[in-house]
Amino acid sequence: MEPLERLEKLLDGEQFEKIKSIDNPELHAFLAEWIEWLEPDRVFVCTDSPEDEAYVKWKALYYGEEKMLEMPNHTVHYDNYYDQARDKANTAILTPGGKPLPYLNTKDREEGLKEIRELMKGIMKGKELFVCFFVLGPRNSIFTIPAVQLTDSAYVAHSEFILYRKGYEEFKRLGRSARFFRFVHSEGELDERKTSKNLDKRRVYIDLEDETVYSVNTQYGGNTIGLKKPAFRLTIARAVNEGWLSEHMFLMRVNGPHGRKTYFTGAYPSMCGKTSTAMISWENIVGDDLTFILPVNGVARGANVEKGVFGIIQGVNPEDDPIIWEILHSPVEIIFSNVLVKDGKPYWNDMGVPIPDEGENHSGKWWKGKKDAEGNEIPPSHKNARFTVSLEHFPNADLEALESPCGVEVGGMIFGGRDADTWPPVREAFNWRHGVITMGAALESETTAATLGKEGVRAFNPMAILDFMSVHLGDYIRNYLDFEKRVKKTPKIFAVNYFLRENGKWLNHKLDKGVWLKWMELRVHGDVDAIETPIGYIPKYEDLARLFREVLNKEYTREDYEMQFKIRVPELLAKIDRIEGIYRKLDNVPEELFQILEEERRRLLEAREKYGDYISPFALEGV
Ligand SMILES: Nc1nc2c(ncn2[C@@H]2O[C@H](COP(=O)(O)OP(=O)(O)OP(=O)(O)O)[C@@H](O)[C@H]2O)c(=O)[nH]1
Ligand SMILES: O=C([O-])CC(=O)C(=O)O
Ligand SMILES: [Mn+2]
Repeated sequence: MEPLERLEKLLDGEQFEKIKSIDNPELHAFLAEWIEWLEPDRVFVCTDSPEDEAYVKWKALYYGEEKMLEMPNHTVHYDNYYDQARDKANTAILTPGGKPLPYLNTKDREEGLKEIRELMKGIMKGKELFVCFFVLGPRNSIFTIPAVQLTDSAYVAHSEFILYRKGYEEFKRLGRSARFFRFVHSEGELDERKTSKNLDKRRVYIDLEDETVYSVNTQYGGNTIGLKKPAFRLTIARAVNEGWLSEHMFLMRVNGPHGRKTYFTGAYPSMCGKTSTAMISWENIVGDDLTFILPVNGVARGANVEKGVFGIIQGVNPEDDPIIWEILHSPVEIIFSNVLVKDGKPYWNDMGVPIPDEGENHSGKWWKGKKDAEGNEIPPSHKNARFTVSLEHFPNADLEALESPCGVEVGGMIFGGRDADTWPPVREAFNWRHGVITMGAALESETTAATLGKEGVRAFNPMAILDFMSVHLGDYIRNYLDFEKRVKKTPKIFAVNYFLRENGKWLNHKLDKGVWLKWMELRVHGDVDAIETPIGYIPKYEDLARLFREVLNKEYTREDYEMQFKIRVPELLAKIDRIEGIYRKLDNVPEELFQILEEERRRLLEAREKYGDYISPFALEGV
């Protein structure tokens, strides 16, 4: 039987008409196959109409996956206590014969597809399946990638309506020419709290060949929201094949002197400051997690893949995050996940105001001092508790840049991570290749609660992207280096480190990043001088002192500067050894990477000869 005929049998009249209006046999075949396989009781097809979106939101409440809070348009969703972060161990890239790729979990494609199909057979019996259409990137633009999501979680579909642009009309417009992504998700059986129960059968499998991601027995957004991290694996592979960049980066506007607008992207691993940076209240946010960068007429142009924020709520407080705080306390549409709720109000860790010592949270009924099965005390909210909200509600969003079909020119690209003792707070690369290798490819960061597993362990995390990598790391880096040939002028590359510690104390305040951004903006336009060091250019004290006064109204002492910006030669050399060791073990790494690391090592050794292990920036000034 033809797919459309099969669909006519599976769907009721109104839903069938919605599908029929899209002239795409490949889509029809995919839908027929999976709806037959998943065996839902009902299927709802979402068009771009406000009624269909409202239907999904209503169903999230009706099925109990979300609960209403006191404030209008606010809801709360809980994930299972053991389903609070991305599950790296059970996420795999399907490759022919299970061909290994460095640092990635791979699995034989045939075997993986068989396993996931078995896990999903009839899994939606008694449930409603939502078929949703969205696009990655702005609609009808050079960035647009259409995607279809199948899910039995109204919470997942609801999150996607907040986070992505609607795509039903785009599917209709593109018809047979749509090169679309597919996502098949089932939360599986739920417990009485409406959280996924069969976590031992949790799987996220990525099939690059069919550009399809399967996700089962989990609800946590990072595993389930198809267009977010599942899609990211697919876009990385496309980008490397096609010669552009798909990155784990925020996109923001930094406002320079005389109304100058300069756009920056920034790649930091999960929970390492992308949202906090893009949300600096005097600058403008375009995106906080995923950016596409395309060479367009010789210019690197960036666009946010999303249109909303799935942000970390822990630590959001009125002082450091005034705008997010304001938004979270206004009646715009927000899903809170895994927070503490008491009398219809949400609370979270370190929110800077007193919070109740009992209520409901990600562990169920909660009281202060409650312990989990492992004997760990349960905090009020999970460290990876999040909020989901559309960027249109942000007074500081640059909505023009967000919707620009050609994106915005990228002036600077920043890399950073949780690094207690090696990198200075900010520095600029000598050139593209120096930045790509010593800042991007050499990135290391301490692990966080954004993934299941131990926290605080220093881990190799090139371009902050390792969790999402889907191709050979060598090919990915080669594509990055080659990007230089595709543009007339490359963005400047910078590295930041917000997490320097000395004797257990942070060396910087959370808002200091606002100063580093202003300095980088000036550097993009050649407006300030800098000090040349073995590892790149660093700011001069005078410039920072002035910017600290202007931006934060703070005195910045010479002592603070010297402590923060000293060149830590032993740590830097040890890092080069580690990074070189890692890449030496891999095949297919561009030879250039080793040359660039070697040049950096040589500069550090020479500097050590002259100045010793720890070099004051003042010693290098004017040299
Ligand atoms: N010490 C310190 N902590 C910071 C700083 N900036 C951000 N943080 C903390 O880092 C954590 C996460 O930051 P986010 O900006 O939400 O992380 P993200 O990079 O957007 O992460 P994902 O959404 O997981 O990709 C929060 O707990 C912040 O409090 C900083 O400058 N200093
Ligand atoms: O994908 C998620 O779970 C949230 C996120 O941004 C990350 O972990 O990088
Ligand atoms: Mn992220």
